[in-house]
Amino acid sequence: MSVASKVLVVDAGNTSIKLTAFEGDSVLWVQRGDNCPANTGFDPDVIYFASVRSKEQSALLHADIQAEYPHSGWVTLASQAEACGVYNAYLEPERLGVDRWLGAIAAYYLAKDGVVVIDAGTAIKVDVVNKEGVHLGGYITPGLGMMEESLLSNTARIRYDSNEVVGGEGLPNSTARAVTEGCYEMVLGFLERIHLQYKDYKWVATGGDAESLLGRLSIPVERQMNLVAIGAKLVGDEQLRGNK
Ligand SMILES: Nc1ncnc2c1ncn2[C@@H]1O[C@H](COP(=O)(O)OP(=O)(O)O)[C@@H](O)[C@H]1O
Ligand SMILES: CC(C)(COP(=O)(O)O)[C@@H](O)C(=O)NCCC(=O)O
Ligand SMILES: [K+]
Repeated sequence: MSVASKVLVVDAGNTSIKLTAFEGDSVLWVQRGDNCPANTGFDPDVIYFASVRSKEQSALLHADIQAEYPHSGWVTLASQAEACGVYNAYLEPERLGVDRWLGAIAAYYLAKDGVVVIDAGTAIKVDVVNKEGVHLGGYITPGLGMMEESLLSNTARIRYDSNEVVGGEGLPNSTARAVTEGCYEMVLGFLERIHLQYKDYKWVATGGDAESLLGRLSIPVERQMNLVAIGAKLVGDEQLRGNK
């Protein structure tokens, strides 16, 4: 049951900002961009704000958004030791990325079982929550774009045009394929190793690169592109109800 009927969730990742408008528990729309979009025509009762950016950048974003929605309440979400029946694995719970925290909470809420969460964004995160709601921990690796960028910016001869990045059969036989498919293989191998340990868990994926990754993965994974926003809604509502 929602405590506020109209909620705007702002999820600021290191690459993009996702805005998700809720009416009750239903998602009305999602907008993704690199700053706070104006004139959405939505007048939220409250804004739930989750940012993994620096304190300074988050404060600037907070000011921009509050100026856009001057009459809306505000709740800044942060990782905690426990929320919505999920228990944080970190000894310093506030150091777990809030996107990871909210994704884990939403995944457990949806799965009602042990669940592995893949979030493929600027970085790729994998988090595991057991069927009792205990967050067991997880991994962080560079995202696909970051891997490719690190090769381009740290070598003299890894250079190719985007039109050279084409699908192909067999082992890569061009620089473009060697790099792009090499980065994919690293992530896919990483995920398949985790699956060997957690094959009886449900698997869910989110993040801007999830779609392109999962097409290549032999593991059955549910896509939930609104996972972090759903987690923000659950935690924000719990905080407004005064349970936290
Ligand atoms: N419209 C888009 N804008 C930006 N990145 C996008 C978009 N669609 C897909 N992507 C991919 O998603 C990645 C960013 O995913 P996202 O989950 O938004 O990252 P973060 O949460 O770290 O900001 C980018 O590296 C890019 O490859
Ligand atoms: C790993 C992250 C940078 C991922 O952020 P994103 O890819 O969404 O931009 C973020 O979860 C973060 O800042 N984590 C803090 C360190 C940790 O989770 O241990
Ligand atoms: K993110």
